[in-house]
This record gives sequence, structure tokens and C-alpha cells, in this order.
Amino acid sequence: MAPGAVDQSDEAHPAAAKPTKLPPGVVLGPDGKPCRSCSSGKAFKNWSAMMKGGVATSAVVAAAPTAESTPSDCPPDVEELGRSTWTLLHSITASYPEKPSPELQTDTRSFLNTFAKLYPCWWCAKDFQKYIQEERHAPRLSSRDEFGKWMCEAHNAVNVKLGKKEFDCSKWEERWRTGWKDGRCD
Ligand SMILES: Cc1cc2nc3c(=O)[nH]c(=O)nc-3n(C[C@H](O)[C@H](O)[C@H](O)COP(=O)(O)OP(=O)(O)OC[C@H]3O[C@@H](n4cnc5c(N)ncnc54)[C@H](O)[C@@H]3O)c2cc1C
Repeated sequence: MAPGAVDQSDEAHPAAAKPTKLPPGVVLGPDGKPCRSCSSGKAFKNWSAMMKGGVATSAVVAAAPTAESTPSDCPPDVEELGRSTWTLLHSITASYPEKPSPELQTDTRSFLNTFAKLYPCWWCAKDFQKYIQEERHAPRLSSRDEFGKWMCEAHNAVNVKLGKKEFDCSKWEERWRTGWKDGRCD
């Protein structure tokens, strides 16, 4: 589901109120209010400017000023949240043991299931839950390399959904663990 395409019949979010003239890219949260971590920063700023103007009309939306960049100490939008989260997730795979114990594999599976429920962008979370529940996408946790590649493939599934270029998963370890072979990270 794309940002802006707010599904008001969504069973997971029955409290979401019907939006009136939201700028494209603004997604509502469970409380029926625009959700910053589910929306692009620019769309959220446009919504904010529109609300400060006090009139929620499509004319105001169209005339909303182009969003300036948001200061770095503000709550994250969907992109910043995503970048930070992928950094954490890939870094977890990078520090995962080469031979994990069965107990650690169970804990990791449970972490991924819980993460997929708690991810603050609710519509991203729903898609991610669906992804990991499909048998062919079940987390592969038997070694660091398997887990690193699985995470790379999961990230690529989101890249594809967003129309972005796929990452070459044979290079996941250079990107997230060892640094690139050309030495530029040393
Ligand atoms: C679980 C999850 C689900 C998400 N779902 C959505 C969604 O439904 N809609 C939405 O708008 N946003 C979603 N996001 C956010 C989105 O994936 C991006 O993080 C965000 O758009 C910012 O993208 P970016 O181009 O800066 O780089 P990111 O995609 O955040 O990637 C960060 C860096 O990781 C590296 N990288 C890229 N792809 C891979 C890969 N496959 N494997 C290893 N490394 C890689 C690159 O060096 C890149 O610069 C989701 C994020 C997460 C964590």
C-alpha cells in the first residue's frame, strides 16, 4: 500500500477517522491523526503548514509551501526511521554468530516477529509481517551468512515495492560488517 492511500476500512486501525483533504503522502495513525513515522517528511510538513493556515482545502494543499528540510532533532519521518532501522537490523546480522545456538535462533525468530508487530510505521509493519509469515520468506537463522542474506533479501523486497534498485546481496557483508574490499572504510 502506498503512502497517501489510506485504507479507512483497515481492521487493524478501526479508530482511524476519515481524512479530509490530506496532502498526498500523509498517512493516518491508529488515533486518526497524521502519523509522522508513516509519512514522508515533506508530506507531513505540508500537512502541518496546511493546519497552521487553518483551512483544510485542496487549494491550500496545492499552495502549501515546499517543505524545508526538517531539523535533525525532530521525530523521524518514514525515510529516516527506515534508514536507522535497516542500519540496526543489518548490524544485528553482522554481529550474529557464524554458528548460533538453537536457543539464539529461537530468540532471533521471536525478536523478528515482535519487531514486525511493533515497527512504528504501521502500514510498513503490516507488509513486513505478511512477508515473514510466508513460508518461502521465513527467516533463515542457521548461520551469520544465511541471516545476513535473508535480511538483504527482505530489504530488497521493500526496495522493489518502493521502486528502488535492488542491492547485490553477495555484498551484504562488505556493506555491513567488513567494509568494502577497496579499503575506503578502513
Ligand atoms: C522493515 C521495514 C519496512 C519498511 N517498509 C516501508 C514501506 O512499506 N514503505 C516505505 O515508504 N518505507 C518503508 N520502509 C523504509 C524504507 O525501506 C527506506 O528505509 C526509506 O525509504 C529510506 O530509503 P533509503 O533509500 O535512504 O535507503 P534504505 O533503504 O533505508 O537503505 C539504507 C542503506 O542500506 C543499504 N541497502 C539498501 N538495500 C539493501 C539491501 N537489500 N541489503 C543490504 N543493504 C541494503 C544501502 O547502502 C542504503 O543506503 C521500511 C523500513 C523497514 C525497516
